[in-house]
Parts: sequence; C-alpha cells; structure tokens
Amino acid sequence: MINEQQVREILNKKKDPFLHKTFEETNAIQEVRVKEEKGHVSVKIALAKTGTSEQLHLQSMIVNALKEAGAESVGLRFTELSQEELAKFKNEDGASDSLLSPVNSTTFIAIASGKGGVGKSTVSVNLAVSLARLGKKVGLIDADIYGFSVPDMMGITKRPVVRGEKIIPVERMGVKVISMGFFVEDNSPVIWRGPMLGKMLNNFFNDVEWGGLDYLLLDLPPGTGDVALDVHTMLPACKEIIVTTPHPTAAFVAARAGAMALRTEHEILGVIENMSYFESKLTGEKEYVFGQGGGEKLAEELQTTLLGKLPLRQPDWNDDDFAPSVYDQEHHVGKIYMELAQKVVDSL
Ligand SMILES: Nc1ncnc2c1ncn2[C@@H]1O[C@H](COP(=O)(O)OP(=O)(O)OP(=O)(O)O)[C@@H](O)[C@H]1O
Repeated sequence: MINEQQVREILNKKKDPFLHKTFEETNAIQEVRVKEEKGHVSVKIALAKTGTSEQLHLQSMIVNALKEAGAESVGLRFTELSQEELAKFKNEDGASDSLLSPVNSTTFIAIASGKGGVGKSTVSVNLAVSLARLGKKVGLIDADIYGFSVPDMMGITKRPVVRGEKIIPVERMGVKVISMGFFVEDNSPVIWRGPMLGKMLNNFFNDVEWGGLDYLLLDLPPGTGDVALDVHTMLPACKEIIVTTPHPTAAFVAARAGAMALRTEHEILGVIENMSYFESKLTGEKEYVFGQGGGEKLAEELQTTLLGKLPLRQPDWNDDDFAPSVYDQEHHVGKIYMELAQKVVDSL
C-alpha cells in the first residue's frame, strides 16, 4: 500500500498545466490523506485555473499514477491558487501579457507529422481558416522554422509591423499569422541554430501581440526534433493533431511523433489522414493511390480517433485573392475542413 510520502513524491513531479511549473514549485499540494486499511488516498490540489479540460486530463493522470503505485481508490479535489500566489509566478517569468501567462485561456493545438510532405502545413492552414470561419479567434504560428511555408500557402504579402515592443501579426482570412518567413529576406536560409530555435519560439509567444485568442495552432516541423521538443516543454497543456497519409510507412513514422506527444503527456485530439484517395470528377470513382488504412491504424495505435480523411485535390485558385493552399468554404475539401474544425471545437 502507498504511504503519504510516496503520494507526495508522485504529485510533486506533476506540473500545473497553466503555470508550467511542478506542483512542488507552485506549492500546489494542499492536503494528502491516506487510509491504509482501505487503500484510499485523498488529495487536494491548487491549480492556476480549474474547470478546464486540462484539469480533467491531469485528474486522470494523477488517479492512474496513484493507482499504479498501489492506491485502491483515489479522491481528488481541486481548488485555485490565490491571486497573490499567482502574481508571484507572473512576476517571475515576466510573461503576464504573453500567451504563456497562466491567466490566458487560449487552447494550443500543435499539428505534427512523422514524415515531411504529408500535408501538415496544408492541414494547419486550412484548419486555422476553418476555425476562423466558425467565428473563433485564431492564431497560427508557422513553427516549421527552417521549412516555413505558411505565408506563401496563404498568399501573404504583407509583413508584421512593430508597435512599441510588440510585433503585430499579419491577419489573413481571419487568422493571425506569424512565421519565420516574415523575418528572412528573399527566401534566404535561416541562420538560427539549436537553442536559438527555442528562443525564437519563445519570442513568438511573448513578443507578439496576439490579443485574445480561442485557438493558437502551431505548424510543427516534421519529425521529433528540437522545435517539437521545445513546444512540449513550453506548452505542457498543448493538444496535438497528427497528420499522416494512408501509406503504411508514413503512418509508421507518424506513430513516433504521436508516441512523443503521449510521453510528454500532450493530449492527442486525433489523427487526420491526408491524400486518402483520388476521386474522379468524371465517374466519382475513388482510387486509393497511397493505399488504405494508415490513418485508422495510427489512430488505433495512439488510442485516439480518426478525425477525418482528406482526398487528393488542389484548391480552386483565385487570381484576385491568391492563397494557393486554402480551400474555399464551398469547395468539396473546404467542407470537409469545416467538419474537421467543428469536431475539434466539440472535442474540447
Ligand atoms: N490533399 C491534398 N491534395 C493535393 N495536394 C496536397 C494535399 N495536401 C497537401 N498537398 C500538397 O502536397 C505538398 C506538401 O504539402 P505540405 O507542405 O502541406 O506538407 P508538409 O507535411 O507540411 O511538408 P513539410 O513537412 O515539408 O513542411 C504541397 O505541395 C501541397 O500543396
């Protein structure tokens, strides 16, 4: 049977999803009671915010961890840290106005993939635009720092302006966008290396005037490299969507990105299968060009849902308002994106 000290050791390592600090640092554990004869553990924990989906997620993680360590049953109560306690942390990291501030209610969604070229950026852009079409306040960070493509995909020609100490993101199709592409001239290669990438990301969170956002989407670089890890560290409460094609190799590699999300306790909202099939405009017949089943298999493996399947089809291009990768709301694929966006909203 588990004892009080073991309970505290387990809890101390867990993190407040909004303060990004351990319970030990935030002094979150307000009460621990262990009834050894019944194997019952009851704890009271103070968080920066309660009543959130992050709290629910944390709740099941704590219950599982305590049961694994020997508790028969677990009673969990949550309360909120006082304003004075919260103020301490805000002052400490100077991030009170930033997206990383504990009082911020933005939902972060990272779009990840294992392999490059599966359509992760296309999905990020269209999901962001579709959420905006649903009336949500949406931001998009093109965190694919070396392989940025969002500005071109959305046909963005403007550049952000600096007001005081803040960068004002470019707004396009109802989405506030920031990309490394805005800060390099003439498509020249990016000079930031290793640890600078994390710094750059941090600037995107702290120095950009996002205003109130409902959702901030992050188009991650493919694979499980530095930036993906930085996002995991900076945004422990981040949700993830994994993009794959139906091809077994793509799905197999995507599983690694998913496994990383699970290990860092990011909640996976689901899998999107892109380039699922080609549908003939003449006969309506579907051809499964890259095979079948990759999305289902990946979702099963990651114990999540397959949010949807997108066919192979380019958007209709409009020369007057050129955004080569954005589907119109009435386009066949645009409608699928609207359904996906609604599913994302509902799942949160
Ligand atoms: N459903 C689709 N139908 C047709 N073309 C698509 C589809 N999805 C993506 N594409 C095209 O595939 C190419 C790769 O897409 P995209 O850049 O979104 O992939 P990515 O996974 O973000 O790539 P990278 O990892 O290299 O950044 C682009 O030219 C894009 O227009």
